Amino acid sequence: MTETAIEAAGLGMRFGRRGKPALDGCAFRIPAGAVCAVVGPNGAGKSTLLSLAAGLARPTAGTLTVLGRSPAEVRARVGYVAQDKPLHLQLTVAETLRWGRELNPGRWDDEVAERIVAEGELDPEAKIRTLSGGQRTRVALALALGKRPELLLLDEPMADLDPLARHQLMASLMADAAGHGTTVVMSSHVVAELEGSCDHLLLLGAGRVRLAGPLDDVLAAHRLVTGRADASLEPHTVVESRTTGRSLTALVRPEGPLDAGWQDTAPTLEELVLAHLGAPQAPALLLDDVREAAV
Ligand SMILES: Nc1ncnc2c1ncn2[C@@H]1O[C@H](COP(=O)(O)OP(=O)(O)OP(=O)(O)O)[C@@H](O)[C@H]1O
Repeated sequence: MTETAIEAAGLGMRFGRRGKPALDGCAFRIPAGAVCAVVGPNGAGKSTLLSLAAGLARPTAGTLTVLGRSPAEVRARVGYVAQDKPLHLQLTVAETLRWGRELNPGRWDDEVAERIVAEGELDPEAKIRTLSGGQRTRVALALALGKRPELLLLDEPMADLDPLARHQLMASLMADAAGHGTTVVMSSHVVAELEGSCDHLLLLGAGRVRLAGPLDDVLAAHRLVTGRADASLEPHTVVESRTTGRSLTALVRPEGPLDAGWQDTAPTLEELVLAHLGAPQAPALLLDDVREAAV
């Protein structure tokens, strides 16, 4: 078995006594070196999961191990960019990077931090409070990468970047992660930006794991089929289906060969995610080698 970056068993998180838990009975394993997309609708528990992995809070049920230890024990080896990207507003860009270097003695990588900032043409003497949202994101990413983490946790990192900056920063990030064998776990609503860079998938819905495993395996377990609306899809598992006139399109998990009447193609990541977002009751598929049921 490959080494494990993050492993959850029966993981639950409840804020307060009332209401639904933010995470409930989650079991999954993300291998070391993976680039894992964490997707799911608003309120699914993505940020909660990332903040638990960053050691900022403790789960109220189950276990979560990061790099084989409790999250709080490995904080120095983990980079985390939260959704709101907290930075000291009164510091300049250069002072922020110096602060990163002082906080991470023996680990800090000046070259990568300065390159990320330089690629955005940021003035090192500019105060953080004068930067745009996207420019602050760049500084937060430079801080997280400069720490030279073994695991990088990114909560919707690209949300406020323009398309070109997003494309360029993503490419930089992925090249750096691949070069250093960094595990990246990244939540995003922009599935298109994950396509081509992720090799592992974790789809959450209402605090539970709906899909988990190597992306190729998860994709290969599904087919997008089109056929006559009155044809049967038995015995296959139908994740989501739509009827337009006499024709039916469905995302299915085949339980054997499909009848010749169906035309089928491999779904893209976006088609897979959209279908699951539209079908929150679809049965979960857990292809990580965790034995514990998450449903
Ligand atoms: N500090 C908190 N106190 C109380 N409830 C919280 C807290 N943080 C999150 N929650 C609740 O936990 C659930 C999961 O929230 P979370 O932010 O993890 O979802 P998310 O998948 O990241 O959503 P989004 O896509 O909107 O960012 C939501 O119902 C949210 O209201």
